[in-house]
Amino acid sequence: MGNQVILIEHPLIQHKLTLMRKAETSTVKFRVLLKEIGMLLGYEVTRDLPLKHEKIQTPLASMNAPILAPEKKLVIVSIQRAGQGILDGMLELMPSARVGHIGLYRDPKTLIPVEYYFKVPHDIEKRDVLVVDPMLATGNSAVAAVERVKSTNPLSIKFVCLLAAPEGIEHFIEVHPDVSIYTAAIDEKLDEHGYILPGMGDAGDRLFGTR
Ligand SMILES: O=P(O)(O)OC[C@H]1O[C@H](OP(=O)(O)OP(=O)(O)O)[C@H](O)[C@@H]1O
Ligand SMILES: O=c1cc[nH]c(=O)[nH]1
Ligand SMILES: [Mg+2]
Repeated sequence: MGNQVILIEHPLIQHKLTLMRKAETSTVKFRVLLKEIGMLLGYEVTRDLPLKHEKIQTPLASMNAPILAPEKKLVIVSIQRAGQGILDGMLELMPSARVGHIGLYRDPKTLIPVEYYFKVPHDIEKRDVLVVDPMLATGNSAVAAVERVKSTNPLSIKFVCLLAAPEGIEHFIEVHPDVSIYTAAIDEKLDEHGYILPGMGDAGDRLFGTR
């Protein structure tokens, strides 16, 4: 299956992303913006959900009306911690989506992700999955998270982020050519510590006010 990188250039997302990048943006604003963008990304990445028709009765007449076809709701898998921000927005839009969590942090020296938590719905095999994390830097975290989710055999997987570095995209595509990447921006490069440039800094720290 060919890989796809889908750039989401919606003006509302681009505007909010710029506000998030600014160094002076507070934790409170950063959190609100990430949730709003999460909602907008959720709207964009679900464009291809199949519909079926159901006979309904309006106050005036009956009609065949469209409803979502999948019997099983989507699963949104958040890469903790920063993925929580996108998850919150997506859940606002799709309140009955199921949720999985994968806890990962990058070792600051090696940039290798360390897993500390993994929990997904028991019937994930019958569901489509969105793996969400605002940052795709070296790609190590996204690659490991998708590998872990793949081991549970879901119907399909999409990876959704906010900012991607070219290096991370290349790495991800190499390991997971069957998983599409949805991102709102592709930045210039990584710095010597594996941070995205110009980027937005450490998304988890900015979201939760840690350092
Ligand atoms: O592509 P990579 O080089 O793997 O970097 C991206 C990862 O780094 C950040 O998490 P971090 O390790 O800072 O954990 P946190 O969310 O708990 O802060 C981010 O949210 C991604 O998960
Ligand atoms: O720029 C980066 C890279 C990895 N993780 C972040 O939060 N920011
Ligand atoms: Mg972090």
